[in-house]
Amino acid sequence: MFDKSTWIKLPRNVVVGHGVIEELGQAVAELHLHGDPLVVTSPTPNELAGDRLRAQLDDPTTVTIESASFDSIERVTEIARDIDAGYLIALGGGKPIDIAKMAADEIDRGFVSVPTAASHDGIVSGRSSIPEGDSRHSIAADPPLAVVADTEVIARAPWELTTAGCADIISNYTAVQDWRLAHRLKNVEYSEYAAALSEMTAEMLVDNAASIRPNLEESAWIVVKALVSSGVAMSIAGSSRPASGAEHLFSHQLDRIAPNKALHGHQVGVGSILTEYLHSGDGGRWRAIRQALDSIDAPTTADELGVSDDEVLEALTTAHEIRDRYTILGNGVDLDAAVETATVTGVIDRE
Ligand SMILES: NC(=O)C1=CN([C@@H]2O[C@H](COP(=O)(O)OP(=O)(O)OC[C@H]3O[C@@H](n4cnc5c(N)ncnc54)[C@H](O)[C@@H]3O)[C@@H](O)[C@H]2O)C=CC1
Ligand SMILES: O=C(CO)COP(=O)(O)O
Ligand SMILES: [Zn+2]
Repeated sequence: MFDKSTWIKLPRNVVVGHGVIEELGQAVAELHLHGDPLVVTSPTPNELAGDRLRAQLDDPTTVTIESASFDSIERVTEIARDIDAGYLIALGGGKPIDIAKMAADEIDRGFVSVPTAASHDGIVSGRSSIPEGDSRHSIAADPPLAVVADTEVIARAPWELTTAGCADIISNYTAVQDWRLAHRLKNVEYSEYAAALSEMTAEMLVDNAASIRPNLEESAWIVVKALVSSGVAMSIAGSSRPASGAEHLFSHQLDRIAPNKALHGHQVGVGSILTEYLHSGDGGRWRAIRQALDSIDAPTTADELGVSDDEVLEALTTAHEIRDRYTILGNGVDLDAAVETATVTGVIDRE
């Protein structure tokens, strides 16, 4: 008997382009939501685009968060309940978007994502990453009902946020390899559609790398489109597998060992160089990944990440402990193998 079934949750309206923040009202109206919105933002995005966003709505309540934390989720949830919000609108980078995503989930409402930076694929996906103490919780929620990404606003964000978003996409190469490995070895559920979309997204970004330069609005366009595509791959898979493998475990572990030193996307990019080498050895495409990262100004070494060689080695040898997700790290990489991997790829310099 055929007994498979699947639920694919996707944003309904995705609006990307120059000045499209002015189309937010229309994008929301088409969703036929009930009740008033609560706008969740952080200080700089609020200053940059808050008034333009609010001008299209009927004087909505705004809450400004300073940090991504469970306290912020609780605060936003309480305010949303107090005003009986019909839906939430997140305006900003990854922090307000993650908080709105979690709070919306908590009160069983939808949310709309209005990213002002393209720093990682969480701006369009159904996943949140909330720091707590020296660790970080990766939590599944629903993706946004709509995404309104104004490339004029995003192009003005600090350049390193855009290069981090690019590196998060480039890391899809190794994430998919880990997923296939886990499927073959551990019978992990796998979607060829999601894997192909995720790989193609990385491929297209790398093919367009020459157009990804500071102060070019086209860069924001290319990166946002890739982040949307990566978010769709995760929605099809029903997990972050197409976009998160061993390179993400390495980054999550680095967050514990060396907190707040580098951006998520930059860490997963370096992780991808290392795990590609573990997958395929010297003949593999680790040089192509390093070259792609380098060409868009993303870090390729421990030094450029601002972490020490020892911190890289500790993260690489302990990353498998983080989460029950089978990858090329297996049940752990030996220190000698980690030193060899990080030295050959030039991530650390042991001369
Ligand atoms: N949901 C997920 O899958 C993931 C979530 N995360 C989470 O995302 C957060 C990090 O994301 P970020 O976007 O770096 O954080 P963020 O929201 O703090 O933004 C970074 C900085 O850029 C500024 N900014 C944003 N847009 C700007 C613009 N247009 N012009 C000038 N400045 C602008 C913000 O004010 C802030 O200072 C962390 O909390 C992390 O845990 C990280 C990876 C994946
Ligand atoms: O960052 C992500 C994908 O790029 C989300 O992955 P996690 O499931 O590892 O948090
Ligand atoms: Zn990521």
